[in-house]
Amino acid sequence: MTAEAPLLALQNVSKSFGGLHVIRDLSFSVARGQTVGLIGPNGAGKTTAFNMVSGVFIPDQGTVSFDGRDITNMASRRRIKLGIARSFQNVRLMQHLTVWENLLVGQHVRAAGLLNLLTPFRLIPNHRWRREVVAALDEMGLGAYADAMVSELPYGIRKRIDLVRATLAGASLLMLDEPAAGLNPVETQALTAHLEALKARGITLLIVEHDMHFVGTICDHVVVLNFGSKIAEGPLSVVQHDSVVRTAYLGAEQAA
Ligand SMILES: Nc1ncnc2c1ncn2[C@@H]1O[C@H](COP(=O)(O)OP(=O)(O)OP(=O)(O)O)[C@@H](O)[C@H]1O
Repeated sequence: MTAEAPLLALQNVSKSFGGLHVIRDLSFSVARGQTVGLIGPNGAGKTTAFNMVSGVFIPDQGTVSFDGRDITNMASRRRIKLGIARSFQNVRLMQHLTVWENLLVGQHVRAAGLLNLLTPFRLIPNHRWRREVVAALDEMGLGAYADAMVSELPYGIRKRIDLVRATLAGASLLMLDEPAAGLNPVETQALTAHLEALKARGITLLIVEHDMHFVGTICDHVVVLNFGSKIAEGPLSVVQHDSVVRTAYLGAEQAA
């Protein structure tokens, strides 16, 4: 029996900016349903690797494949349609709109047909899209916020609403850039429960994160980068005892 193909695979990927080699011959894969943390010290190349999966950057060398398909040179928009969703470090919701309006904007843009695009969404309160959006909020215990203005909500709630936005279109891979940054312990716990619910739904997660406690709680597997190269991978509980990792990263943290 052959092992199932990974959902995401980077093979021998390199990227330079000017003369600076930011990613060097990087290979790793993410199995379907797995939660993988991409970790490493500041400037290790985590965000650059992440951006080559979402399509912000194209590698100089190597391939990125998703669901068995070569996406190395594919435009970001097409990657989103294939099921690659992303949440950003700074939540990108419109402050002057309500939660459901924010989520509806995404649905609205996806809708086919000029008439749909020209229909002001505030005029369609019982539209199927609103019902879908409210159901998605309810599923994550956020239904009470549907009519609240985003600007009035605590940061932790906004962050989770952004996750609802990112997964509304049925993503199979969700990429999170420092999801725990700026959250207090209670908010981090709520975020963890939210991500566990997404995992239970079969969504694969790729997470760039500095908070090692959070990584240890949520990730099945970590890939450690240093100076653009992979220096270790495996469960955090194993990797954190690796002497190369300790020197490069965890050692630096422990020394702090
Ligand atoms: N567009 C760019 N042009 C030039 N250099 C860049 C660019 N993007 C990143 N770099 C450089 O590449 C290196 C890796 O940056 P990257 O943001 O990928 O690291 P990181 O591991 O995500 O760091 P952090 O944890 O601090 O966010 C850094 O030296 C950075 O200055």
